[in-house]
Amino acid sequence: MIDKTLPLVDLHRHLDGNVRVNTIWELGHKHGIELPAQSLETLAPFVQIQGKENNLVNFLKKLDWMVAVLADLDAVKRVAYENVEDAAVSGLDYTELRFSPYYMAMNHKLPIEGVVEAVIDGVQAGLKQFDVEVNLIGIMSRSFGQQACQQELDGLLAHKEKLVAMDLAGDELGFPGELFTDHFKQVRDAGLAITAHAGEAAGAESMWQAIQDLGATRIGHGVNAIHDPKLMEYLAANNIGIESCPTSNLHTSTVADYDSHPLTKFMDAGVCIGLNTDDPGVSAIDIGHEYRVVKSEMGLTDEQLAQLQRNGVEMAFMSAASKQALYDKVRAKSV
Ligand SMILES: O=c1[nH]cnc2c1ncn2[C@@H]1O[C@H](CO)[C@@H](O)[C@H]1O
Ligand SMILES: [Zn+2]
Repeated sequence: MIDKTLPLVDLHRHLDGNVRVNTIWELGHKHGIELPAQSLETLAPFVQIQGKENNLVNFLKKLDWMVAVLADLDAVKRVAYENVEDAAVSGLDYTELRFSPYYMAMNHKLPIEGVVEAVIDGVQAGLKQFDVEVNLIGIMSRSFGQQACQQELDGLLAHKEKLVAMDLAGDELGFPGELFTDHFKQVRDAGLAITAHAGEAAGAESMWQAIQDLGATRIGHGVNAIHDPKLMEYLAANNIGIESCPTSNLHTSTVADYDSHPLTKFMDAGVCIGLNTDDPGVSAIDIGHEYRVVKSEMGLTDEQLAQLQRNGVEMAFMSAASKQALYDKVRAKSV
């Protein structure tokens, strides 16, 4: 199923959407935070999707308990460290972990820049223990508005040399990309790459905006491009990568079922599309699950699965030399 001679990557993975239920439980008790359940088993449904949610905003509420327990910077560091461990355990060779320091800081009024530093520290500690490569992407959480995003951006840009890109996430319908053009000008000036969540809750126009006005060279989800043939052509011609997260799309009711997911239509149109987990802790999945379901539920061939693996490397925010080194390392490990 997964070709062991090729790198396995996950480019769209929210670090703050991947806090273990057990960690929420332990941090909650340690810091005297009232949790919505009295046991680990009964806590799980509050932070993991049961079936599906009826829209993106309701899906995103599941992450709230994951950040509610971040009472101090040690907790942030622990979550970052555990994310590296989870990535390695799930067999990833390379991942881009994205995080929203404003969102992680807000419940306990932590310093935003301190959260950025704690994430960097936790990831670095994890990298000493676990065999996986990681790059970091900073998120602006659009749901908290322009001012909060500026604070968030300031905290992230203070450590821009530790980041490869910036992203825009959260409530796409309530807070359209137009509100953040000035923010992304600062991101471009800082020399960081840009990916944006678009075409998930809103339509293809949101993707055009992210590409043409914000400067995105990759798009998170992008499901709704399928309704705009000109956009599909544009994505293929300009090598705009689509970070696809099929199970997340089901869980947010962006698509009705795996069968109606447009993944193969993107591939047929020559668009560079890869497989990712989005919020593995919320969706209770790992990257292997995504490869399994696109085979069993969407009927992809092993060659198409291998293409998805290669597309992931092609889209990664890393240099051509690093990509080649990753290919070489994985191939050497596989023989
Ligand atoms: O699938 C998604 N679509 C849009 N925003 C998301 C998704 N998953 C998480 N976040 C958002 O990312 C930030 C935390 O990293 C939060 O703003 C959360 O709401
Ligand atoms: Zn996402």
